[in-house]
Amino acid sequence: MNTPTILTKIVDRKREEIAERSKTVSLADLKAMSQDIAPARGFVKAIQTKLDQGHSAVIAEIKKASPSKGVLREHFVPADIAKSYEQAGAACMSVLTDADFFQGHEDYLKQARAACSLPAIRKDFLVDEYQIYEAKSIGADCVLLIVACLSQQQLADLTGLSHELGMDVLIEVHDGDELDVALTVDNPLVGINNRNLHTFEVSLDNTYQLLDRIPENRIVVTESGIHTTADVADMRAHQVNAFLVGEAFMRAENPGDELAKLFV
Ligand SMILES: O=C(O)c1ccccc1NCC(=O)[C@H](O)[C@H](O)COP(=O)(O)O
Repeated sequence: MNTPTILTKIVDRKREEIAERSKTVSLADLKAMSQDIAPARGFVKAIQTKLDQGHSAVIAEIKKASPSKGVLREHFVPADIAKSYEQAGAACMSVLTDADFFQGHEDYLKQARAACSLPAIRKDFLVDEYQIYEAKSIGADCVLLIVACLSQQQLADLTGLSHELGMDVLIEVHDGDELDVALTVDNPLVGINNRNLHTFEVSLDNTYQLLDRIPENRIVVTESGIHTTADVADMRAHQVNAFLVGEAFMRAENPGDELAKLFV
C-alpha cells in the first residue's frame, strides 16, 4: 500500500464529505438549485481580456490557511479582500471552499462574489459530479479540476458537465504525465502548479519545464510560489502572463495593494 500524502488524505476526506452532505442535500436537490442560479461571469473571458490588453491576468486567491503554511491571515473578510482585488485590477478570484484543510467555506465564495463583479473559481478538490452541481449552486463561475485526483475519464466527464452547466474549468497539472492527460480534454485553461501537492515542494522551474509542450491555443496559468516582481518578470519573459497567487496577497495588510505592487 502507498504511504498517504496530504493530497490523498484530502481526497479521502472529500469522499466522506460527499457521503455526509448527500444525506441532507441530495444530488437531485442540488440539480434543482443549480437551475435557479444566474448565468456565470466569464472566467476565461476575463483572463483573455487582460491578456489581449497586454496585461498580466491575475487570479487572486482568497484563502485563510493552507496545509503547508498554516494560518495565513487572521483578519479574514472575504468581501473586503474581493473588493481590494477588483480595485487593484485582478482578472478573477480564486476562493478556497475546503473547510478541513484550508479553513475555507462555500459562503466565502458567495460573499466575495457579492462584493464585486469579478468571476470566481471554486478552489477545492473535486472528484464527483455532486461537487460540480454544488459549485454551480453556490454561484461559482469556474471550477478547478486537479488531474492528480482524477482518472482520464473522470476528468473528461467532470469537464463536460461543468461546461454544460455554463462554468469554465481550470485543469491543473504538476508533471508531464498529468499534462498528457490534461491535453486530451478540450478546454482552454491549463494550470501548471509549481507546488507538488504530495510533498509541498515549490519550484517555479516546473512551469518552465512543461511550458513548451502546451499548444498555443491553450492559456497557461502558472500557480503557486509567486512572491516577487522578479518572479513575475521571469514568467513574463517566458511568455507566461496568467498567474494564480495566494500566499503573497494573503500575508499583506491590504491584499489588493500587494497585487498592484507585484504586477506593476
Ligand atoms: O498550499 C498548500 O499547502 C496546498 C497543499 C495541498 C494541496 C494544495 C495546496 N495549495 C493549493 C494551491 O496550489 C495554492 O492555493 C495556489 O496555487 C496559490 O499558491 P500560493 O500563491 O503559493 O499561495
